[in-house]
Amino acid sequence: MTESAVLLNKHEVERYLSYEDLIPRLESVLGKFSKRDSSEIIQPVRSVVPIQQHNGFLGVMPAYLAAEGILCTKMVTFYQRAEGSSLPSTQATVLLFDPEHGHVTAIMDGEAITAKRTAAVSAISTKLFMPALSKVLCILGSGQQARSHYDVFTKLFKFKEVRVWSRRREMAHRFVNDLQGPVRVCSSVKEAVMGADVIVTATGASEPILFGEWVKSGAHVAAVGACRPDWRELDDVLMREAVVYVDSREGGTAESGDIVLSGAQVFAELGEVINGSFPAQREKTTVFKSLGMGIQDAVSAKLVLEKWNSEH
Ligand SMILES: NC(=O)c1ccc[n+]([C@@H]2O[C@H](COP(=O)([O-])OP(=O)(O)OC[C@H]3O[C@@H](n4cnc5c(N)ncnc54)[C@H](O)[C@@H]3O)[C@@H](O)[C@H]2O)c1
Ligand SMILES: O=C(O)[C@@H]1CCCCN1
Repeated sequence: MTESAVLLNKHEVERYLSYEDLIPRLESVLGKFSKRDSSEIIQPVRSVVPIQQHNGFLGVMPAYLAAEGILCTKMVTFYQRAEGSSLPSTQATVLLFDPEHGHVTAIMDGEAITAKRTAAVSAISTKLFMPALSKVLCILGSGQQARSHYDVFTKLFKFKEVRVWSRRREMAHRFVNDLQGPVRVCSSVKEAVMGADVIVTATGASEPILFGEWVKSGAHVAAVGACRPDWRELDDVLMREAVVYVDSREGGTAESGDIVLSGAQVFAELGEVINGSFPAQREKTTVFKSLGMGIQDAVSAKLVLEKWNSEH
């Protein structure tokens, strides 16, 4: 049945997926997910196949949203690239199915979806947990996620200063040269994060790069990288002292080295805060540990297909 499926490339997906449309849908689906009603949403923790020989992984991320009539799976590969590699470290394809009959209705690029939905979910966490009167945003990393986070964070929030650190300084400069607004390139993580109100970690690191002793009390950290149980971006001090939120408790405890290896307790899911069953402890130092979820891809892909349908 794939001959009737709509095929959408990265450029088209980017064009159809706006943060204005995406954020409310993500908030709604995260809230529903946290109610754990299996007649509404089925989304297992992703299956991950290690490709040890090539420092890579293949993840398969299915999701079914009964009320919305969305059946979806993303297939995503992520690789630890050598420094200086021009290949994207995360590549993905999303399939949408007709839940009633089982055939594929759309096949679309998943890189743009992954970049935008991850940044949009971090923006939701930041809206909930960042300190009042936040002035300084710091982004660690200068890749795809750093860019999508920069885009949505500067669109939604009014920071007075934006800082970026990347392990290769020239990559940080290349990143900044591509942007409209002013951004300060920092030469160390410490310099970048000291005094920052909101910190995004979006790196391929597998050892801690962000240390609790540098993080201002009350800051919010949106931690996007380190998606394997033996990888870290954040140190034990930060993980143990902060109030830790996750996108999914199952994902966090299965896949996050920052959680598993530090022994940190997960306080709540974003959806539980959205539903009002757990508080947003905005006055404390907070970490949102993001792993990524199939439901996020599913609502994003549905949105893209709806937009495409409205034009064809
Ligand atoms: N949470 C989610 O839903 C989600 C979604 C997509 C990607 N990710 C993860 O986010 C991270 C960034 O993804 P991306 O697509 O932007 O990748 P990218 O390759 O485009 O960028 C990676 C950045 O990390 C830096 N980096 C790589 N290794 C490093 C190290 N050892 N120490 C410090 N910096 C290092 C690179 O220089 C680059 O700036 C990856 O870990 C990826 O797996 C998470
Ligand atoms: O949710 C995702 O799409 C990503 C893919 C790369 C690894 C981490 N999670």
